[in-house]
Amino acid sequence: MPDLTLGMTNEETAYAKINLALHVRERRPDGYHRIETIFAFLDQGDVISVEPADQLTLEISGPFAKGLSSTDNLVLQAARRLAELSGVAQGARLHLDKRLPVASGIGGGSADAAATLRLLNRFWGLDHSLAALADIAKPLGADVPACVYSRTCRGTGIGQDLAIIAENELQGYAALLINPLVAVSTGDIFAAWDGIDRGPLGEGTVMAVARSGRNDLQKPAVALVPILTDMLQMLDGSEPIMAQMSGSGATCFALYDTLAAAAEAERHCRQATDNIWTMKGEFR
Ligand SMILES: C[C@](O)(CO)[C@H](O)COP(=O)(O)OP(=O)(O)OC[C@H]1O[C@@H](n2ccc(N)nc2=O)[C@H](O)[C@@H]1O
Ligand SMILES: Nc1ncnc2c1ncn2[C@@H]1O[C@H](COP(=O)(O)OP(=O)(O)OP(=O)(O)O)[C@@H](O)[C@H]1O
Repeated sequence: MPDLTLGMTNEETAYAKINLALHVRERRPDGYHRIETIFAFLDQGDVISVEPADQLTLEISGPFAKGLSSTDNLVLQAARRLAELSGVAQGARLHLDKRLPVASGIGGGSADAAATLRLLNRFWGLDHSLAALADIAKPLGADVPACVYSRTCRGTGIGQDLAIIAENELQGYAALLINPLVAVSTGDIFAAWDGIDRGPLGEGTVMAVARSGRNDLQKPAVALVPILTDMLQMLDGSEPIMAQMSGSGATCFALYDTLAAAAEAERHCRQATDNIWTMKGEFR
């Protein structure tokens, strides 16, 4: 795997996360759930940039900046944690271009925190490996270690025990993301899970595991956000390889053989309704 910490720019993409499958196995005594998931990452997302400064600060712009706090933001939480653990005395003037909808099941804040760790590791001249950054990321959220790698991987435990999958498995495939502009709380959706263990992920290629898999959070999310049924029907109508909800929702995804097919499906969805956010891309 190439070392993502090596790079020259003062910018980093917070890649959108997709759970190609998400099996919830058990509620643990601490309230978290044991899951089995396939994480995959689009080549699109939020963008974080940095300039030299004495203090740590954050400005937010972009289509989903509104309503996000710039003081307890996950970007600053990640920056403070990295500075503290690495004995960094300098600051950083951070900027977040918020392009992904907030609380939408595609990582969002988790991807931002992870991208901040990669960016500042470089900017402050630290030499943490990706594995070390993933470890540092653990307390920031269940999804943050996977977002540090931003590579297709299998996640177990609470989603933080990661096995990286061969890089080329999703090469050439594309995805369309569609969100009904309804924010969904991850904790609420896990709490509404029916407690039934429907079994582990399958074995085989990523595509085979994804196609034979499920998202166990889809049912509780549809109960809370009924318009998700329309989103999934719209995607099914575009004859994708598969369509499903990502994470705790409400973003749904569809997979295609080409980016052109994803673009065609996006046009159809946008003709059908204005009240959606969409993003298409290829896999990293
Ligand atoms: C649904 C997924 O996005 C799938 O990748 C993740 O499991 C959630 O990751 P996340 O948003 O980074 O989650 P966190 O911010 O750590 O947790 C938010 C809340 O979700 C619930 N939570 C999260 C992860 C997990 N394995 N079990 C849980 O029950 C907990 O109630 C927790 O308080
Ligand atoms: N940089 C950030 N971007 C988005 N949300 C943030 C950020 N920093 C803090 N938050 C808070 O985190 C909460 C969860 O948002 P986020 O977008 O990470 O959820 P999500 O898309 O459901 O993620 P996941 O797929 O990991 O469950 C939001 O309600 C928001 O208040």
